[in-house]
Amino acid sequence: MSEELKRKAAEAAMGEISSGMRIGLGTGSTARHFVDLLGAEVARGFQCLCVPTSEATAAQARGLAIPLTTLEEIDRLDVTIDGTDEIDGAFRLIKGGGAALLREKIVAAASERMVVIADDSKLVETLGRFPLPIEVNPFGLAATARAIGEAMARFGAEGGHALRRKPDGTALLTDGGHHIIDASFGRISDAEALSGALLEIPGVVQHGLFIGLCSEAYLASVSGTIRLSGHAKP
Ligand SMILES: O=C(CO)[C@H](O)[C@H](O)COP(=O)(O)O
Repeated sequence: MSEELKRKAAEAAMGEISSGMRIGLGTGSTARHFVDLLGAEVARGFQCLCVPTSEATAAQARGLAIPLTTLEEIDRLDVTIDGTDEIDGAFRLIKGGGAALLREKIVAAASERMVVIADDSKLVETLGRFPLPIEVNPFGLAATARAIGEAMARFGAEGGHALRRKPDGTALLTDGGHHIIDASFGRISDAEALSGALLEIPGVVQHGLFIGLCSEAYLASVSGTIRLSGHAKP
């Protein structure tokens, strides 16, 4: 059922794109449906130039003959379509469950609009039930982890933090060669302040709070897909 809902959200978001657009391609199981649908359109002659947010999405897009470029070759995109781990009523997101948050944020920030696609279980009243992914440089990992723990205590985190590992037990490496620390807050009462505090820690490369980036969302449920719109990009 869940895959069906992800597909429905991706189908609805196809209405956001038109031929000739430059499109950011998200990462994850929901974004994967969108890339599949886009590939089918490209096979029918749809013109686009896309920037993928991960090596996994790049490989999928290449397999579907979707034309790819980079942010070295073009500096702006018309729209990015991506999944999310959580979205709140102010269009703030937690992303990075698929470890692609850094490229996802760079691509979203280079886009005129970021459109989220998800099943409606991702809509939350308060962010934080999903552990916040924090991308960190491997150098000085223990010191960075300690500083993250201290910031979590200041922000009233209900849980701890853990280095994300692969199934074989080794530390996961992102496409950028960094690690991910998953921080269990329970609830994040001041996402803006937390964002600033985390970015002040030298070993933190980026975190999965997306604030002021998402402008629309398609949320699919058994009773249909709704389009939420509201946040105007600053
Ligand atoms: O942020 C992400 C990857 O870094 C994904 O968009 C997020 O984890 C949602 O994934 P899924 O669509 O598989 O639930």
